[in-house]
Amino acid sequence: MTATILDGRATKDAIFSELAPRVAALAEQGITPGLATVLVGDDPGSHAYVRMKHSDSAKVGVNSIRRELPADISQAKLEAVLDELNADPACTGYIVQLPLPKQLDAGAILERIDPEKDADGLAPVSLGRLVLGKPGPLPCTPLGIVELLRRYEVPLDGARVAVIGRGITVGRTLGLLLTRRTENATVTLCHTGTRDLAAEVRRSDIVVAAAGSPGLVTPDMVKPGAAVLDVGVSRVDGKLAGDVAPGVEEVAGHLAPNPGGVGPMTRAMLISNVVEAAERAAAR
Ligand SMILES: NC(=O)C1=CN([C@@H]2O[C@H](COP(=O)(O)OP(=O)(O)OC[C@H]3O[C@@H](n4cnc5c(N)ncnc54)[C@H](OP(=O)(O)O)[C@@H]3O)[C@@H](O)[C@H]2O)C=CC1
Ligand SMILES: Nc1nc(=O)c2c([nH]1)NC[C@@H]1CN(c3ccc(C(=O)N[C@@H](CCC(=O)O)C(=O)O)cc3)C=[N+]21
Ligand SMILES: [Mg+2]
Repeated sequence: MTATILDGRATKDAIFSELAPRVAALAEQGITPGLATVLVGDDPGSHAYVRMKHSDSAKVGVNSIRRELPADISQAKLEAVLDELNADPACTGYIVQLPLPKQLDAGAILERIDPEKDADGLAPVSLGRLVLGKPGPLPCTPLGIVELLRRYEVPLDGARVAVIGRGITVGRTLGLLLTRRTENATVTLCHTGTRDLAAEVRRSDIVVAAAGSPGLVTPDMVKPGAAVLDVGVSRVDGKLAGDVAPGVEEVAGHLAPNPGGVGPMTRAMLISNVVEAAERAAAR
């Protein structure tokens, strides 16, 4: 068997074509959505992600606002930048690129984001709404994963899903999304305390690898025909490495490769969140 590729790049392009007319409709009301990115420090990877997000914005007619700040910025100065964005009507949504330098309290920063402008869906109010099942922005990577599975008609209702990783940006929030009544999957969240990861993966119809441990999921662990999504990002000898080992494509029924799978979907959902926030603001 050779897996059907869950093509995140093509799906992102399709989503952008659907977003463009919505942006045009907002323009007729005199509204242009604006995505701001707050980038602290000079990590080359983070700079690359932020560049991609602005090039995505341009493709759908969303304005770009950039804040690039020194690695040694104080908590108070960074909070002042967020207060400015919270007050700026040109900024309809923004993200604070993670991770932040160690001297900063990332939790307090995320709490400072106006929930109406939380493009990442990672602010505490947004996470609370997700837990409670109330409307609000949803975390981009989990949303991208669900959207990718939906568009390729991989069944979720009743599916057994192994999510590897309990981080907030991916694993834990994905578990919350997949167990909503609308998705109806049965999820096992795996982590470093999981006794037999191979056994959890082997009985799963869908495997989402979001650990950041290169090559963690090997072909022998995968149930033939399962859908496998490679989310983790690591560098090995300067090269990007995912959590899924080579050879899994021979066993899996569907594979979201890394790169080219969930990464582009994350960016598509970010732009979608910004457009939705602008639509909500327009309706107020
Ligand atoms: N492609 C994309 O769009 C995106 C990719 N990412 C990537 O996804 C990965 C997860 O991100 P995030 O949630 O923020 O990461 P965190 O570092 O917050 O979480 C990683 C999780 O993986 C678990 N883990 C690590 N190694 C193993 C292992 N060998 N076996 C089982 N569990 C393991 C950890 O367990 P424990 O809790 O026990 O330590 C932890 O729960 C990262 O590599 C990140 O770079 C993130 C966002 C977007
Ligand atoms: N506040 C915040 N929100 C995030 O969403 C966030 C973050 N911080 N910090 C870092 C992680 C990582 N992340 C990725 C986004 C896009 C790709 C992506 O588009 N990758 C492409 C290209 C990768 C390449 O070629 O380098 C791909 O997978 O095909 C990957 C990873 C978002 N993150
Ligand atoms: Mg993550």
